[in-house]
Amino acid sequence: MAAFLPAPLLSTASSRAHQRSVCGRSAPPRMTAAASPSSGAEAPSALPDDGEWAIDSWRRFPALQQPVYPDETALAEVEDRLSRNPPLVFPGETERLKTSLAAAGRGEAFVLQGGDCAETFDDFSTTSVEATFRLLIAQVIAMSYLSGLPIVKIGRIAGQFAKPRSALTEKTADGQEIPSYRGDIIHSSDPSAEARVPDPERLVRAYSQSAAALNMLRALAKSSSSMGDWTDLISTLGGDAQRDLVEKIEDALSFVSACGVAVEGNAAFREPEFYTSHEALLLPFEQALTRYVAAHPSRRGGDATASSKAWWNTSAHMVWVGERTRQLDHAHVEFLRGISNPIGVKVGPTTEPEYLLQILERLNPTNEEGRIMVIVRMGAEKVWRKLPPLLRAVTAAGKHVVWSCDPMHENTIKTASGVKTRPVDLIMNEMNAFFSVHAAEGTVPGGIHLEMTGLRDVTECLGGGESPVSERALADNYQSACDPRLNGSQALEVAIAAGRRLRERSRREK
Ligand SMILES: O=C[C@H](O)[C@H](O)COP(=O)(O)O
Ligand SMILES: C=C(OP(=O)(O)O)C(=O)O
Repeated sequence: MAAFLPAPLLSTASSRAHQRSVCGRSAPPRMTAAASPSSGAEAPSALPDDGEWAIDSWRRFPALQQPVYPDETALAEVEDRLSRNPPLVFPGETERLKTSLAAAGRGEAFVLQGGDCAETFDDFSTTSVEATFRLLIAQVIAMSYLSGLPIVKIGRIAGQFAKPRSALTEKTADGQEIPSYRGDIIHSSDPSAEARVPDPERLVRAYSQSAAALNMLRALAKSSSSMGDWTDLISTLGGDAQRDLVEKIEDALSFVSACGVAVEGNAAFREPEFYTSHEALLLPFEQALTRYVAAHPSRRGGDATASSKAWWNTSAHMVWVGERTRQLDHAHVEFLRGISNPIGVKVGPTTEPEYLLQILERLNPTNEEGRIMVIVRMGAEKVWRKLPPLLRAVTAAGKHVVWSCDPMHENTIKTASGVKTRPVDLIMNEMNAFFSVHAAEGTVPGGIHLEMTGLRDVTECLGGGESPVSERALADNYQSACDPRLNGSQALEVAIAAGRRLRERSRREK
């Protein structure tokens, strides 16, 4: 526990305030030792030589998609407060995730990462957390049955609050131009200029909500539901279309228990490992939650040796860098290269092989397995053409990565009436193309990444098998604060389709 206690803060709010980089303006002056925040006892001094990483070295680089706080002193005070708070997740857990991701990279496991596009303060409730957790477990059970593989469960939850946007401003219903909504950790989604002023106290609220969500997720993971509950949930979400699958899972369970194996008592079912993730977008928040600690502090009360310590971001087990902020010489890549967590890198259709190799080298110079997940989001059409050169380059360079498919972000369309939506057909097409391209190239599909909600009756994405959402029905229950999510039934359908593709793959390999 002692290893998580931070050293007394060295920073002064006023000296830090003028040095912050905002919205891609030119890089601020380098911080001085006295001005740099410290996040852990005996942490290396936060005063790097040029090119050396430190917890705050990102502040020397242009940082895109960052809010401009009207009161920088208030922000610095909040950062200091957060840097003294307990971690949200523990590095020992994060290290276990890396081991599982390494297995996914080798084809011995598969990753399901999913959850809200943007968590909000208003929609936070027992129901919302439980719905996402239960959906993920139902998907995992169907996918494990179909694929025969362990499925690594990562929620976009307990921290997915900051949103990058394409436009600086948006129009209100009455035609006023106001700053675009960038997530509840920054400001309110209310459509007024006043509501959109960034408020640093929201970082504290996001931290507290994440802690409460994690508390609930840990409790849910420990208080096992019976297998019957999970197959019931698959039936409820999947309807008639999945009846056959549910029967097969139930038959398999009866067979296993007739053989004397107690599935219910098995640790994998009793306490499923569940990990959290979000986009590491709001860098002051991510820095404040980063600690110089050992992944496995000594249980005998002594401190871990300095050599076993490293920088861990404790805001989530895994964080990713988004399509809009992954420039090699910018702040986000600089921050991420120094932390020990697994890192996701979103790659869109314009990504060139040379760039991908460069960012892999920058973020993972030792080529550690399980460290990097490349999250491909190219669109149903482009993935056929754009993914193969990336797969070939990474294979030829011998780089370890987990290839994941995000079939959501490049398949967004607007209806004639201006509603942002995503057709389930396109999502399925991109995912199927992802599996087919891997099969053709002899590479390993390692995961899928979905924006989804466990709430069954949400109407944000078009189509879906069992009870398709029509364009007209989008207005019935559209709740997302940013991008459209798959509802519970649609998300289960996509997961089952992925499970089937994995099964084909393992049959081919036998
Ligand atoms: O979730 C991802 C992005 O924040 C989102 O797609 C941005 O949407 P925009 O293009 O409407 O700004
Ligand atoms: C912003 C996101 O994605 P991307 O960076 O791929 O657009 C996201 O996943 O929330």
